[in-house]
Amino acid sequence: QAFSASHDVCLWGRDRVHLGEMADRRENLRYLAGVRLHDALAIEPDFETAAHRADLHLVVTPLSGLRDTARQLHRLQPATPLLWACKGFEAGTGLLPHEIVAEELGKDAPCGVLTGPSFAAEVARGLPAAITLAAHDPAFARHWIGALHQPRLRLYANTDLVGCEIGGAVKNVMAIAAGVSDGMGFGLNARAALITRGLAEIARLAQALGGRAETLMGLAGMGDLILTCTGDLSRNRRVGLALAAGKTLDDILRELGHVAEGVSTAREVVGLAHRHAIEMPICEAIDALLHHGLNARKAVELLLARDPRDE
Ligand SMILES: NC(=O)c1ccc[n+]([C@@H]2O[C@H](COP(=O)([O-])OP(=O)(O)OC[C@H]3O[C@@H](n4cnc5c(N)ncnc54)[C@H](O)[C@@H]3O)[C@@H](O)[C@H]2O)c1
Ligand SMILES: O=P(O)(O)OC[C@H](O)CO
Repeated sequence: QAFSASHDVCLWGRDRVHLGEMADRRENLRYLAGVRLHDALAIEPDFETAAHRADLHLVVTPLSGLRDTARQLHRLQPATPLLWACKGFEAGTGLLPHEIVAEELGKDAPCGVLTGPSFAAEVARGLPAAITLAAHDPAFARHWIGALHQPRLRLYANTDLVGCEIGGAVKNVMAIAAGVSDGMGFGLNARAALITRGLAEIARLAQALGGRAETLMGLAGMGDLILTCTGDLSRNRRVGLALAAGKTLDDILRELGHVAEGVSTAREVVGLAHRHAIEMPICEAIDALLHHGLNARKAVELLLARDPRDE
């Protein structure tokens, strides 16, 4: 009941049993235990009914579900605006979320991304947060900010989708790195260095792909990077902590029970960095650790052994 009911919100999910349990208990025990669902939240197990009811579609699946969900929504309601909260690069294609949506809906579709520092567990409890709504069309961003902005969930507009989405994607890889560093006891100085050099890597990639450097100084860049690298609510950071403790990735992901987008994003970021000849040593070390058998200590040693360079 943290927020006032200024909108009728209808929640659809693919697991009917889970939806039924939420409707009965008015609580999402699996993902948000302890938070009472707002009385005005309708729970709808039928996808078509939910899609037809809405003036705005908001997709909050893992990134791997965005393409299919956007396609189905567009087939049913082609004119309904779409927002998404998914962060990452599509596995295999290396596409950002807005590029996936453009392929499915066309490049002039009314759409945008919600991103920035926002642990769901805190937002759901009504704790204050500030995030970014980025869309190519500034009038679209202003309109939906007007509808969604609240004192406890402040929305800021941006038109730099590339910068905002790269910030949201690559911070997850950096959070795994920060978890590894903290888990190995390297201390606060090392973590501050990782965050700062991580931001430099993120900005290099964003600029190479057409994003603006200043976007990375804002909520979708530095804001989300700081949150995810330092906050133990982060699933990506927890993956790093568990790797440092010697667990295998398969075991970690099984126990986590949630998506940790940095795991697949690391592979795509390294591919993009190679294609664009950009140095991204932290992402390369994390990709090698996650996907190529490098152990955590060796990954950190490789980063520390790099030649000196200008900042
Ligand atoms: N949890 C957060 O604090 C948070 C905050 C901001 C952004 N995000 C981003 O939002 C996205 C979702 O994160 P989450 O925390 O909700 O993940 P989660 O793993 O906790 O939950 C994902 C939900 O999506 C469902 N799902 C998975 N694949 C699906 C598909 N193909 N079609 C339909 N439903 C599917 C799952 O059943 C589950 O209910 C991620 O990209 C994440 O980076 C998460
Ligand atoms: O739990 P994480 O690491 O997926 O982070 C969640 C959000 O992206 C934080 O803004």
